[in-house]
Amino acid sequence: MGKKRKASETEAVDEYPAAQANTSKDGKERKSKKKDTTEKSLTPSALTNSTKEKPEYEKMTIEELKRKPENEEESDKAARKAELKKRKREDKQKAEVEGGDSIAAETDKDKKKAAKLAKKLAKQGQASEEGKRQLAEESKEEKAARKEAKRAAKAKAKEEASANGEGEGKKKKKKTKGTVTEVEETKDVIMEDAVEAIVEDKMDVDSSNSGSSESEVEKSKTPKSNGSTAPTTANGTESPAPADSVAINLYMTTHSIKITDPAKPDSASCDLILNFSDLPAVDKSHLAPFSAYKSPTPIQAASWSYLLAGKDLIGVAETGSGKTMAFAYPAVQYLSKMSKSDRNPKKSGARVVIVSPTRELAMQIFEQVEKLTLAAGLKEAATCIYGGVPKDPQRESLKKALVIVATPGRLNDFLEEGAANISQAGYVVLDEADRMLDKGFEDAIKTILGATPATPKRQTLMFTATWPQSVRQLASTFMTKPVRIGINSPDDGDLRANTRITQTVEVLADGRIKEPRLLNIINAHQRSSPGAKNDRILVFALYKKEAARLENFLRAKGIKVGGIHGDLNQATRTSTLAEFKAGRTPVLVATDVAARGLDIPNVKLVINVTFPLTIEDYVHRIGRTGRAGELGKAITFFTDHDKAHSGSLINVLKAANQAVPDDLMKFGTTVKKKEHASYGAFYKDTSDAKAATKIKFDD
Ligand SMILES: Nc1ncnc2c1ncn2[C@@H]1O[C@H](COP(=O)(O)OP(=O)(O)OP(=O)(O)O)[C@@H](O)[C@H]1O
Repeated sequence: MGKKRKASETEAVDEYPAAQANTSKDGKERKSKKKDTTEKSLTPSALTNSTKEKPEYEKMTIEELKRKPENEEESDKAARKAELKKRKREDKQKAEVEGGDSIAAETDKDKKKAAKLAKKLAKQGQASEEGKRQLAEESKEEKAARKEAKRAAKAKAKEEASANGEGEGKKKKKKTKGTVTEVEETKDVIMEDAVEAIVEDKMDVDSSNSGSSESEVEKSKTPKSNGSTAPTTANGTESPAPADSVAINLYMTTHSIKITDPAKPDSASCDLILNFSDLPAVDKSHLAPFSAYKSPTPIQAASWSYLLAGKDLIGVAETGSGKTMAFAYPAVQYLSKMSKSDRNPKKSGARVVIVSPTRELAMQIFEQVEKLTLAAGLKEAATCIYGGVPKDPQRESLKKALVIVATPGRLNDFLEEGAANISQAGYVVLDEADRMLDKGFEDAIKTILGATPATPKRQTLMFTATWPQSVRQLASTFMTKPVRIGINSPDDGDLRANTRITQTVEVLADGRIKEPRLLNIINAHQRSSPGAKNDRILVFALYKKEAARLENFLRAKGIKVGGIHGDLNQATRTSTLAEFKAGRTPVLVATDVAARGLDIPNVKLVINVTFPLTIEDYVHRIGRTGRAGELGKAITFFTDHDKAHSGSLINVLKAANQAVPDDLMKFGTTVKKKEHASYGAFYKDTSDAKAATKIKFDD
């Protein structure tokens, strides 16, 4: 069947629910936290001496306040305790706002946990081959040198600490084989022990194969400061070292990260930012939007250094893994580093452009970007441009915009009429990049990129959860030597669904039983536990009319349901999505307009009533559940009409360790990898389809 997907048809608008918990950390609150917390020390004698002179509690350190002086009067004790309490409360608030201390503390715990896990995985032979290879490249000789350096540094640190009366835990540096080996505090020794155990395990297994060449060893162990792409902060100071190579190797092992940097093709070293506190920021207050999170997600950890260093990048990571912040944070730092005169939209236009395939997704990205721009003190710096709503307010907002988040159609309209100026936009992102490079959008994207500075003056980023071969060639024409980062993503174009989603495929002999079966599943879920009645359930249909029919059917059966598809006006779509997000309408029937990118909290179940046009869309649809580390469930009806997808679906199920029903196997395992500009490498082969009825794809 010939099905055409139009760029304009995939656009939709709706309101995205506001703000996560951290939005309460407004500028005002941050200001108060930014007060100088430097504590001047009082000598211990000042605490115990005079009972006549009142101690200056506000000048004391927390430690000094904790110490009870001899002969302390009751009134002094109360004042001291009150000051101590106040100070602790302030510190706690500060940590919450700046995401510093609490995140660092969590990170230490995490590191220990990760070390244990890595050791266990390595023993079970489950650690990724890439990580194990890198770890195994550490030669015995180097290991001995490192141990020696560690011992020497420890001894020196101890010596100095006893000489200075200081506690342990400062970083010491010692030259080893012409490189600088960083010796971290006790917590990192635990990490190193775990990594050594992995290396030893590997060497035991692989002893005949342990002779990596000297140069390979040097490369794999080169500390990040050596030839590193680590960014510097705007004020020119060197950024904090993201993490040492041991911690990086360990992280790569446990998170299955593959980084290909054409600038350093033979290098095994890379820069990861494992803690928010290590993230270069023009000002630490810019990190406030991260205060709700414990640590960067793998795609954030892996991509930030490269993006902050100005590299082009292709980031492929599973649905719901935090890709938005991965590209949005460096975008805002890029702006923050500019001089005020360069950051003048009236003079230079917008400096950052982020393009998304749907209106809802554009609005969602805008909300994340706005949190960052506000934290960076850039008021009204971002705007969201999408179709289906009046142009005037958008045209007005473009005059002040440094960041444009847009759907391609409306942005092109504004480019044509001269209302948008992106001629100096040096940071351009294609979110859902494979979709953006699909035929429906290809021309619009070419026009948009053509209006920005030519590469390499432009930094171009592409992010997605699916990266079919069919779009890679086209992508490369827009980029300069992009770094490729794949998280848990094979290089061969095979797809990986989010492994936290339990996928079930129900092969139905007759499509007519879809509706009663759908009702049955929804009822069963809503009755499964007292709270389940309010769980969000997202039902996908392929066509607008089908979505409307399903919505009416469910409503007639007493289900609180809403619908989103192209036949509905913007106002209805907006309110329907808002009701769904708020949980007032727990079931939403949607076409593929809601398949990509939408981040709706608490979607517990996705039901695919009709299989999508491509296997990539399947991965994105089910990716509306199981987000940000949560678990999710997806149920897919599969009928004879969908048999062309059986092979690719079986592969996706197997790759995520999901059960493959025998009935599905009967349809065959062949995957027809056809190159097709509109539908990717998995385009449905129509040559053996029955009658060629022209069907217009609506959303
Ligand atoms: N470091 C982090 N820790 C925890 N949660 C995070 C972190 N970064 C982002 N998130 C949250 O994870 C959720 C998913 O993020 P996001 O929408 O960016 O995912 P995505 O990878 O773009 O997904 P998709 O491929 O479906 O578009 C959001 O709710 C976001 O707030």
